[in-house]
Amino acid sequence: MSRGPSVVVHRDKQLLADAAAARLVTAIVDAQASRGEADIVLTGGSMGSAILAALGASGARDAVDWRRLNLWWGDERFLPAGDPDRNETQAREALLDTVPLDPARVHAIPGPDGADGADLDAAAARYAGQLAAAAGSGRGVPAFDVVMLGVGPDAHVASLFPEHAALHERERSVVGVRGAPKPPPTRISLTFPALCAARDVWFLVSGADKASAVGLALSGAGEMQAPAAGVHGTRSTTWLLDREAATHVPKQLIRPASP
Ligand SMILES: O=C1O[C@H](COP(=O)(O)O)[C@@H](O)[C@H](O)[C@H]1O
Repeated sequence: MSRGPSVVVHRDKQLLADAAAARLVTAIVDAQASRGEADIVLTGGSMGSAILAALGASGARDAVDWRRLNLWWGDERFLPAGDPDRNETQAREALLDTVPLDPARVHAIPGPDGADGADLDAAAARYAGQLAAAAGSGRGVPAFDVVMLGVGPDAHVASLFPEHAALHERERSVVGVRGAPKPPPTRISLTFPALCAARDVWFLVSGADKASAVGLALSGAGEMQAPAAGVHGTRSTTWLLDREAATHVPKQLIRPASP
């Protein structure tokens, strides 16, 4: 049973990225040691690239067995492979192209140049099928070790935006998203039930422009208003923040981590 969220505050964005990268190495190594592989869900956005770049710059990257790592994405902008605005492209540039991953374990979300062409819903269903196939045993998604999530200034996570229809989805693990307020408007996202299947959920947030969203999500707002409030790990939910992003967090939740 998951406890309430914990909040860890680092001095600045770089220290947050470095500390999160260290956590990620530990999580991957522990999962690989205990069950032979690790399943990690990556986030896009500014912190998604920052943590991967920090991991790449760390000597601890050599502790990871990259060939036994399964990578998934929490959301994707519906753009063709190689587009600089795709979360996948940014992750590849930040780290993935520089480590010896097994390509069959890197599960990018399809774009309009994929097998389903411009059919957004078919592409979303295809990704749901990949997740279910990897999960086995009739489960919809694998037992993710860690889901990482950036948070937008409107408190969106993955491509789950405030008041959007996708927030009501309780059956499917993946949905097409149209009319997103942040460009591009067409996206594919994991849903609340899929994200909440993770053992550990980490929110990674830096910057003063996110402070209100973080405060809202941690102050009892509903998930329709603040989608970040709707994602919890089965074991833990951790908010990893820099000081600028933490200014509206209820004081009793804060655990400072950096001098
Ligand atoms: O568009 C997206 O935005 C969120 C937040 O990104 P940020 O740059 O404001 O940190 C991100 O988590 C999501 O994956 C991405 O598609």
